[in-house]
Amino acid sequence: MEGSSRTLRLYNTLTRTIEPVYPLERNRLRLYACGPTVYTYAHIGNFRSFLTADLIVRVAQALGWQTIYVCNITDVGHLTVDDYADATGEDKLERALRAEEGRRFPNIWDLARYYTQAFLDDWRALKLLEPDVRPRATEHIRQQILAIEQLVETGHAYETRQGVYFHVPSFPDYGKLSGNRDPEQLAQAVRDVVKDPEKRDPRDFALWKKDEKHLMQWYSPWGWGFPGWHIECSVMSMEYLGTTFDLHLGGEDLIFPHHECEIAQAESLTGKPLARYWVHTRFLLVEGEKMSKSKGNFFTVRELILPPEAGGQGIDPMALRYALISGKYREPLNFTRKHLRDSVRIVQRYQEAARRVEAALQHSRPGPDRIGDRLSAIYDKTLEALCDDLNTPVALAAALEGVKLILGFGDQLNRASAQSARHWLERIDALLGFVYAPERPCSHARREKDPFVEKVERLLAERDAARRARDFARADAIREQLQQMGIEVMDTPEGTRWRRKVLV
Ligand SMILES: Nc1ncnc2c1ncn2[C@@H]1O[C@H](COP(=O)(O)OP(=O)(O)OP(=O)(O)O)[C@@H](O)[C@H]1O
Ligand SMILES: [Zn+2]
Repeated sequence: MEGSSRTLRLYNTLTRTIEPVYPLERNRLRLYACGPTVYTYAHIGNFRSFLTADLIVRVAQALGWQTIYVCNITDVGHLTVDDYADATGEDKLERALRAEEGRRFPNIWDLARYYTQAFLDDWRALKLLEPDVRPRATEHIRQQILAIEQLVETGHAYETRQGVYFHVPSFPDYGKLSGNRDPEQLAQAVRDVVKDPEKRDPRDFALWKKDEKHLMQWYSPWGWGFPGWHIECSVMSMEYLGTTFDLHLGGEDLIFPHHECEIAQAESLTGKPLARYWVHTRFLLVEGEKMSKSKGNFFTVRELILPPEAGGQGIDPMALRYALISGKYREPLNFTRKHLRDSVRIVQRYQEAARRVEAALQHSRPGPDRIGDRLSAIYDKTLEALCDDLNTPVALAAALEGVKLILGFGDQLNRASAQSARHWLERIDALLGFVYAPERPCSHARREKDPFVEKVERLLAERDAARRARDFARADAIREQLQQMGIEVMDTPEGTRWRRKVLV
């Protein structure tokens, strides 16, 4: 088993220290990442958080562990003011539906379905690994109701005319994750927003909201209504991973209230710790501010990666992936155009190395492997950096040395060295995920082949034909057309190559 003597070390928000991760079950890591609320397109900040989970799964697999990875879809609209434990405000899905004014979606279910699919498209485009389970909140309402009933029966929750609340004083450990322990402060956090005078404690948060007008509603022992946001994750994580599992992940804004409330509910139900390690990704920032759907200062994956003719910026999705993992997950990352441009260039070097390796394998030049040992040491260094609390800057710098080594051979790679180089590129790709384009690239148009790529390939074939017929005016015109589409054409001894130009 490769590298099994290594230990993955991660910062645990619960203990506020970097700890070695020992899975509860030997060599099998069970993890849950809080998924998106599907009321609009996810932005690249959201994906920064999902990429942390993705890298952890990849590292775990490189260590020879099995993984059971769950990432949910929040398709019940939770409320707009969710910085508070007991959220209020407008339902995010309902607000999005109203804003559409019936142009695209006839009802709230269609809206949630559409953005769920859009999210999955983006996920695949950035080559995130598929979770083993992707539970949807709307498909687990019964389990949520049962959990709430049990909390009421055991005195951890109570009903009012407006809903059912978790009673915070019934769980003395409330605050252990976020450090928010001071009751005065916690009360302050909800004072302005809570409208239910029957709540027993200002810190109490909703498990069920009674609402006969809510567009998504279910029948419960407390009448028509819908569940609170926090209960869905407690219930779905335990359903698929057991009452105690290894890692629970999310962005830093989820520490409080979401994860704090998840712990209170789950641990009151089972008397056991919910997750052993809590891992939080710091924000992706734009001009120093959190990139956020609600602030509107965001980039979606699709607007960056779609071709210019479809209104996008034509960025290679693998370069976007690179940009998003290039900062340490535990430090805020400022997203800039320069940063993206640099990532495009680096990923192009990987792609160039992969092309040269494939060309060398065609030529079968004889000779001993002159590169394998050095690449293997570089792989170990890369994995070691990732094991060190996902130190991606160090890991990426190490891996780049390997690319330089391959490129340094120019056209002189012999077959044995090329085989080692290909093996290395594949292992680095398994670890970091940006070397090769996804096998099933997402077209965002529900087709297997990206229509833009199809068009580029057709034009290149026409250009080749024109050149063969010595119709250089036509060949130049096609090159010009490709250029306007953001495509750079390179004529090399191995044939015509193309790449997307950076348009930012
Ligand atoms: N700027 C960001 N950088 C990193 N992670 C983020 C960022 N914004 C949200 N996240 C994380 O993305 C995941 C999905 O979040 P969700 O869909 O609930 O977004 P949100 O927080 O509702 O949207 P908003 O961006 O308006 O705050 C969560 O783990 C959340 O913490
Ligand atoms: Zn969650």
